[in-house]
Amino acid sequence: MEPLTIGLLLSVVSVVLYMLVSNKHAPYRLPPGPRGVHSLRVLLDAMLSGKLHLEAENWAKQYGEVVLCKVPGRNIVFLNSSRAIREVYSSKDREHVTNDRPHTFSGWFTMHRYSDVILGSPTDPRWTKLRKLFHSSIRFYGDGVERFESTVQIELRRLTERVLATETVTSPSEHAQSRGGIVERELNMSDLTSYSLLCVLSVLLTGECPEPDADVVQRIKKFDRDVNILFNPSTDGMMTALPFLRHLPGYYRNVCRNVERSRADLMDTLFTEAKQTRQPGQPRGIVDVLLEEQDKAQGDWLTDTHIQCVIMDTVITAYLTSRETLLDLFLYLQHLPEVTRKIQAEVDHSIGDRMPRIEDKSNLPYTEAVILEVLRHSSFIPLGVPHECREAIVYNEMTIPKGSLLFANTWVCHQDPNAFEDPTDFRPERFLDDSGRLILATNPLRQNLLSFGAGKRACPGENFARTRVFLYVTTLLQKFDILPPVKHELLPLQRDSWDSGAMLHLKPYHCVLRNRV
Ligand code: HEM
Repeated sequence: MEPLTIGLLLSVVSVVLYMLVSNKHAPYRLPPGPRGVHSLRVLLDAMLSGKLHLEAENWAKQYGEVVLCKVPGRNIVFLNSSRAIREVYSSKDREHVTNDRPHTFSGWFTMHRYSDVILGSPTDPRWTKLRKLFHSSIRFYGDGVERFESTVQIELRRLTERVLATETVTSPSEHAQSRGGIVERELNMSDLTSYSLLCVLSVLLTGECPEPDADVVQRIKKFDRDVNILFNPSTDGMMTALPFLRHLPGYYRNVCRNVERSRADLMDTLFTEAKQTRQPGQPRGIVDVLLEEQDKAQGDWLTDTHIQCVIMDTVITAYLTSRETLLDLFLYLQHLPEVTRKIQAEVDHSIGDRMPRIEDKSNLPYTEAVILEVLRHSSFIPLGVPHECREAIVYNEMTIPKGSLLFANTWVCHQDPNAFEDPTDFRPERFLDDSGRLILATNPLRQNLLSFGAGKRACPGENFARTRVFLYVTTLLQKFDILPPVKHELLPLQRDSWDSGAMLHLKPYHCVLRNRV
């Protein structure tokens, strides 16, 4: 054979071989989704109104399980089924590239260039250590630890006393009335819950329970409010795209200045004071535990900035999320008195008059199921916390391009009739088996519930959060009926009417707490 023919043949074979091999990585189609200028405008409107989750719901209906929205310089991908979220975030061949966080203005600005756990990146070697430290500091007071239980119990006793004393604290003619010998009072549930959770948070962090007018209470509330504004996807999205806005007079500069100020005030109280007054070897709370770790690390990696960022993470996660879960739950109970009665029946039967304890959880499966159903039905973190895809991945014959922003659309997944029968119904029983026991976390139905995320970045505070909510609900329902307000408006259960910020939240509301007889 002629050398030229041999050369040609070899070239053809090489090309064919290359095509065969490279076919494995052939560029599959992009996920479907809105394209063009119009969709860009819709996306911008949705972000500005803080209702991105509602637009993402429309797109899920239109385009299906995975939706890609193209914006200049960025692909935004919505994962609209539990299967897609699990496969993308936690399957062995994808998890190493899908668990980064995107670089956002709020993380850069608030968390000192992503020096925290929530917004930091696994590519930073210090992040893994920081995450481990966060886990161990939660365990310091965490689930099952007596100290955590007694901290919450002490606060719950105080909370109960505050409720019982309300008639003398507020104007009796306005808020307290006696009907047929049964004492009931109409209370601002949002204030009541906020202060109580702040007390627990403060004890966890510093070992001290503050008075309602203490500096630390006001400072945490202010930090919470300011951060919630900056972390709102619309503000954050705008600042990420146009970071110079922080220097121009106007709304965005004020938002940044407020966050800066409230962060400094918070750190004065929670960090600097703790550092000055601590006794090494005798940790009073999480801040001291972190400072002890800093001593051990001997300047190696754990800086003051890291500790301050972990404190901010704890404030954001341990206060905001639990408050929302409790307020959502108490609102559902006002609408669904039969659910209240069933929880009370369980409490009366298994606990009686003594203080509820963590170990009671296993004997109150219905109450546990109600907490799960509230998380499912409300989906108050509707798009999870965004991830970023470090490399292109293939899912279901679709390519999710490198650098895509990933949103776990639990707002849609939790209403998927293929995952949850009659999803719009509030039905805690779906999480119980035929014998009335709570189905295991490994049960396929529970696997569809993704309120705490999935994979490597899944929430490390799940047990902590659910346990605390359990103790609050059982203690309050042991003593009180929770009824709709008489003098104020009863908020509707319509989830899409809730306000959005860093997460969806209910407007402040009142309800009636009636002493049980
Ligand atoms: C009902 C209450 C809570 C809900 C619904 C919730 C939900 C979530 C979600 C959706 C994520 C993001 C998961 C992902 O990126 O895939 C997350 C992350 C996180 N949560 Fe929670 N959370 C709650 C309570 C808590 C509590 C009480 C703590 C701590 C005491 C906590 C600590 C964290 C941390 C540190 C992360 C970041 C983990 C990482 O990026 O690696 N959370 N949470």
